[in-house]
Amino acid sequence: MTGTGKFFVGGNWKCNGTTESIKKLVGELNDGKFEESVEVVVAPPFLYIGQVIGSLTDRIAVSAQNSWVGKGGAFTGEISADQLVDAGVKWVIQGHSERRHVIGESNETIGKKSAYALSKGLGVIACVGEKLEERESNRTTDVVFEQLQAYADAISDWSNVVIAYEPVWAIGTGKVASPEQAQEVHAAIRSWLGDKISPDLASATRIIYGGSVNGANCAELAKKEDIDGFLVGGASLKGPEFVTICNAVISKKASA
Ligand SMILES: O=C(CO)COP(=O)(O)O
Repeated sequence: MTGTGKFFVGGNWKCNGTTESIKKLVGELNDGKFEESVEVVVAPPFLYIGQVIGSLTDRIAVSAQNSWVGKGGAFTGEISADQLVDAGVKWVIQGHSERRHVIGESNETIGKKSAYALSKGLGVIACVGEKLEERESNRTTDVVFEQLQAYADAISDWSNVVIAYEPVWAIGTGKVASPEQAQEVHAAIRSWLGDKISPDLASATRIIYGGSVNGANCAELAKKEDIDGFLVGGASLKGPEFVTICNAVISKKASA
């Protein structure tokens, strides 16, 4: 089954870039020829969001990589969802594995952050994914379902949520999940949504894959029926390659 919205591709720039390199990347994206049937989002570091919004084509929406758990105030170093909305940001990534496993964010915090961002009108790219040892001990779906449950405990309206399945062992390693491995987990996520939330939501929600996606492997992944797009790290820093990945929607349509 396929999420009924448009194919969705996000570029997560992580903690990369300078004023100059971002100017070049935005120029490449502005020159890109994107298929009509793909929704494109990029997530620059906070510091460069103003630069990107001021120079990027309206064809591409801007996402943040994180946001604070509630309203702003005395929270040194944080950025609130309200401020993101004020700056023209449309999306926010939550629960990325680097925030879970490097920064130490809990399932509960991630759920709260997501709910608050949604309440302010942001779309949420809700990340889930297992570590290598969890996969090797056959706990992939246990871990992913636990992460999904934490979102479900906090979120009541899922209409603005895209789920990103990003196996930790595939992130930044060059070791992409095979299309079959990704499809298997995407189908499990969709059936979890059907059982726990609603069948309508299961068919409407876009479930995107992230982890070493590049211009060479995107077409085969896109053909899988439950893969509704991608969340791209390293390859999103190269404009022409990112455009190729967005246009993998052509392979999806050809295989449908
Ligand atoms: O973490 C990712 C996107 O959020 C994936 O990163 P890479 O594409 O660099 O593996």
